[in-house]
Amino acid sequence: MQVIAEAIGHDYGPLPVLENVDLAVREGEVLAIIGPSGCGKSTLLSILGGLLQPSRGRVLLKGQPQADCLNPLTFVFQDFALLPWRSVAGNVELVLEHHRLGSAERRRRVADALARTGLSDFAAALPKQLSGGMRQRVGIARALAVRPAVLLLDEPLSALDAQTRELLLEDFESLWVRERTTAIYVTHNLSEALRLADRVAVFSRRPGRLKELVEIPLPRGQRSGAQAQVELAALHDRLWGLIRAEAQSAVTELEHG
Ligand SMILES: Nc1ncnc2c1ncn2[C@@H]1O[C@H](COP(=O)(O)OP(=O)(O)OP(=O)(O)O)[C@@H](O)[C@H]1O
Repeated sequence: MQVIAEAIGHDYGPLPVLENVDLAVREGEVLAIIGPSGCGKSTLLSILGGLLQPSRGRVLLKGQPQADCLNPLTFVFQDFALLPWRSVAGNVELVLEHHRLGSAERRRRVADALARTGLSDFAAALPKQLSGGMRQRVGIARALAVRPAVLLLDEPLSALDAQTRELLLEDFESLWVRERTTAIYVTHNLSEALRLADRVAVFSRRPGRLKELVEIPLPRGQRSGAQAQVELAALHDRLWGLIRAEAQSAVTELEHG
């Protein structure tokens, strides 16, 4: 399924947050959204995912989700949002409970989502028995259980320490090498974007405008060799060049209220 933003603008009361955003997320791609703090990335994600009505413009969905999809646009949040009294499997099952599924189909989906996120051995564990990284994996398993057409991720790794973040980055990478799930991935982190995305949408500071869409021409999963690293370093410099001035102005603005 394609998600197409047409001339999106948004204000929170008197505060203009997004201006004239045209963006088409292609079927099967991972699109990263980066930009300075407060430029409206999360707001845009909420609009694309249908949680928030934009002040201006519209979002079009093109194409049909696959037949087994229960929730076409599915969010993964950074704070995991797990129920502490439910097991890992119970937390994944939660999102299936209000759908009309037979119990065998429900169990099959839970088992499949746990297998896809490497959690099969932890099905009976409670969230408090898991590390932060494992908890976030449960959040991802829960999103996958509904077989979404588009995954929307808002800084999914930002609450994690550096090593856990690296492990989960590997998880995302291998998931998206195996499966062509369309995903929109908001991040502050250029390296995450360069590792995971097919394209990177760079936003200006608030009110956020789409400044540039940068293709990453290297296949995911083949970005660690020496030659790839050289290309990625050049792309990193280019992206950083695009957001540096914006980030600096945003910080100055914050410092001076
Ligand atoms: N519900 C709201 N009501 C009023 N203002 C809001 C609301 N949500 C966000 N804002 C403001 O809108 C601006 C954009 O917020 P948003 O969270 O979309 O930006 P962001 O780019 O995701 O920020 P960050 O990178 O810091 O997470 C910010 O100035 C924020 O304070």
